[in-house]
Amino acid sequence: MKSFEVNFDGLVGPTHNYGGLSFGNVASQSNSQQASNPKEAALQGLEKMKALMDMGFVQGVLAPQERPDVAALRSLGFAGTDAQVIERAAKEAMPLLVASCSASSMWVANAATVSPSADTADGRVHFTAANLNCKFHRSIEHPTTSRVLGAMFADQQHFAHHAALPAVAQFGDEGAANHTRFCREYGEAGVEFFVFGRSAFDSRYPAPQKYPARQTLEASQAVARLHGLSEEGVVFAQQNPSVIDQGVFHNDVIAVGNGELLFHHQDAFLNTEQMLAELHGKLAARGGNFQSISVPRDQVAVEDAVRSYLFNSQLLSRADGSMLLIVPEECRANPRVWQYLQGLTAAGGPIREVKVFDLKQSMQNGGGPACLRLRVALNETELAAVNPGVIMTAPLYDTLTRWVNKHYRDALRESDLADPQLLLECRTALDELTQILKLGAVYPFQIN
Ligand SMILES: NCCC[C@H](NC(=O)CCC(=O)O)C(=O)O
Repeated sequence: MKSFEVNFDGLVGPTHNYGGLSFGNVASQSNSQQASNPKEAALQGLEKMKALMDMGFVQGVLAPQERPDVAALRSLGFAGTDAQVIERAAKEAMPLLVASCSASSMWVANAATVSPSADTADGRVHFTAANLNCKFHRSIEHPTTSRVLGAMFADQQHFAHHAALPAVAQFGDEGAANHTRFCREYGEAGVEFFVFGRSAFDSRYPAPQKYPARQTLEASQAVARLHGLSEEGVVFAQQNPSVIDQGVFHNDVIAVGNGELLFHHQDAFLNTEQMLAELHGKLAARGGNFQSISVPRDQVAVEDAVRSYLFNSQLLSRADGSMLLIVPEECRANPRVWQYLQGLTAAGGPIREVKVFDLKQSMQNGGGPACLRLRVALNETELAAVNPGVIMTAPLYDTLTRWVNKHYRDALRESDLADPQLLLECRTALDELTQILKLGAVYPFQIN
């Protein structure tokens, strides 16, 4: 049976803004308070989706969330009508209003961890929504994420959904940004690779000193258990704490994997040799030939990787077996990174081509091509069971482009977030979107 890696990209929501909300994420911190352009952000994302579809990849779309999250503000004690809640939060606690307005659900690599059916004990595709509890503005995503994923992958014969892990730092879980999967073919059993930043219960593991490690070993282990993965099919590895302290807040800022290949920075992990040997051995037992490309620090420094998002790229398998790397424009702007990429594609290795996309609106908040997509490996039967409304087609691209142009603003500053009109605009747009994507009622304003 044929199998595919389907990329579901997060559609940028109407409140996309630069809130400076993510301590440890250099771009988010340094672009704080700049004016954003939500319309441009959404159109940049749609263009990437369309381009991948045009190249022959199966592409999906994941809906944004209702923002401002009035229910979150109510849970913090702001009362009255929706407009009063927003007005009071703006007056008394602006940082909380900003957090409740974040369009951060666009970075769907953090929406969930997904295990394909070939890896799981019950032969279903498993999803665990990420609790994202390191940051308040992201911790409020998972209830709606679960409803949206449920509406996209509704068939219980093929899809199993798990609620987010307990909402405490010890089980901090950031989803697929710290997870990748190696395999020979997408439909065959593979090796799932979980990367954590610290251990919550075992003090023998080192931890970063300056910035938070968002993913714990114990969270990764819990997800592997929930999904029914076998010991032979998983590898756990620790991220190098010193790169977290240099701004690598998720592993997908310093490494990307696909098929049998891991593309990573020399300094990405701890105990790299041992980890690569384990990946090699476990994939060999599944009939695969694990390979890795390590980018040396004397060619690309960690700082260059963080600035350019070289590793926050999409590594895609083409029909002829070669791979394509989708990188953000910032890679071309960095002479060392661009030179490295020229050498990489000329070397005759697995990565043959690099394609560049302008994703500046998202990049300025620390989200590159890889952050914007959730990978779901599916066989033909499972793909047929996905809600067809969320699979990208030329007409859907046109409809979504028109929808963005109709509903989105082209400038948003912090002061605009206090405008109760923004909430109405957002709800009107999302109500229409659930009809376009045939999701049913998934947002709090549609349910309550
Ligand atoms: N995978 C990329 C995630 C980027 C995301 N940025 C943010 O939330 C920044 C939002 C702001 O600062 O407005 C994060 O750090 O989790």
